[in-house]
Amino acid sequence: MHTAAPDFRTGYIAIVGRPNVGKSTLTNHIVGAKVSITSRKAQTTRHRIHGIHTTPDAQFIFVDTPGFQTKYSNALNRGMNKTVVDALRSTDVVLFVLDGTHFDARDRQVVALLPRDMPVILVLNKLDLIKDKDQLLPFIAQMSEVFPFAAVVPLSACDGDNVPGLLGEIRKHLPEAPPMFGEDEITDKSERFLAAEIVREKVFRLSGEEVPYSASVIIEKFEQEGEMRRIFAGILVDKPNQKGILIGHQGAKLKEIGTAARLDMEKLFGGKVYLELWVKVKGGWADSERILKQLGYE
Ligand SMILES: Nc1nc2c(ncn2[C@@H]2O[C@H](COP(=O)(O)OP(=O)(O)OP(=O)(O)O)[C@@H](O)[C@H]2O)c(=O)[nH]1
Repeated sequence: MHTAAPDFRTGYIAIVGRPNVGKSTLTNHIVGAKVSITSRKAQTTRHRIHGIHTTPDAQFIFVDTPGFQTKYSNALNRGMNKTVVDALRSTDVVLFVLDGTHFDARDRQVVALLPRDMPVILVLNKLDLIKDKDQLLPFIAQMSEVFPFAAVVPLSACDGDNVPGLLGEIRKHLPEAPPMFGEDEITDKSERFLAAEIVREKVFRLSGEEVPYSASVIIEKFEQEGEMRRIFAGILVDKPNQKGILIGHQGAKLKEIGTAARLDMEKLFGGKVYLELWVKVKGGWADSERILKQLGYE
């Protein structure tokens, strides 16, 4: 860890926005390809850390806000949204991302959840797709009527255009504090853990509202031979109908989940991955000590 400058700033940042506006692309651009980065220290805080970006004068800690759902508003998601709102409150800055100058009902639902007593920066992403840049100013004026944003930053997460401008804007709102994490702490979760997280993420992302957030993933076997990894993972669900949904017609859904997870793993681990998935209905999972152990609740 380097010696911190006297005006060094460190803080937590949450990124919110409806699906497809480019939240993942933006985070990945800033923090690199690493996902679900959690150190021992991070587990003692209330945040799940997605990635960390450290510069000579600041440390930006991006936290996960899983389940910021606007697509469905059933009771489960209302519960999730409350958790998310609480998580937002305990960060230092919130980034609210829009797809260029598009602002529709789904974006408005996210705005309704934004905390009003902390800095929220409006990010207008996909700047490269905005042909007529003249529409930016009137749009920004219009958005400032919708919410008291601390700043508005147009950028392109894809090519990185004006991402440094965003970091400068975020830094203004971070508290003066030495870095919390050293570079060496950034990936102290095992590949086994990361593999389970990736499968879990694909299950949520690709299976829709029928499979609730209680689905969990266990890695039965993780073998490595040179650069090749062989991973056998089980997805545990509550009900038989959820098992059916996850498997899909002739196994199509499970295949889709497996392919998406495998591609992410290959990118993250930097080598070929053979991934085998199976789905199992939990038999009242609290009664199985073995399962609890594998889930890490020892
Ligand atoms: N042209 C352009 N496309 C972008 C930009 N940023 C993201 N995209 C594309 O927009 C799509 C959605 O990006 P994601 O980063 O997956 O969006 P997201 O908000 O994380 O979506 P969810 O994870 O579903 O909530 C992808 O196809 C990206 O390649 C950008 O700056 N310019």
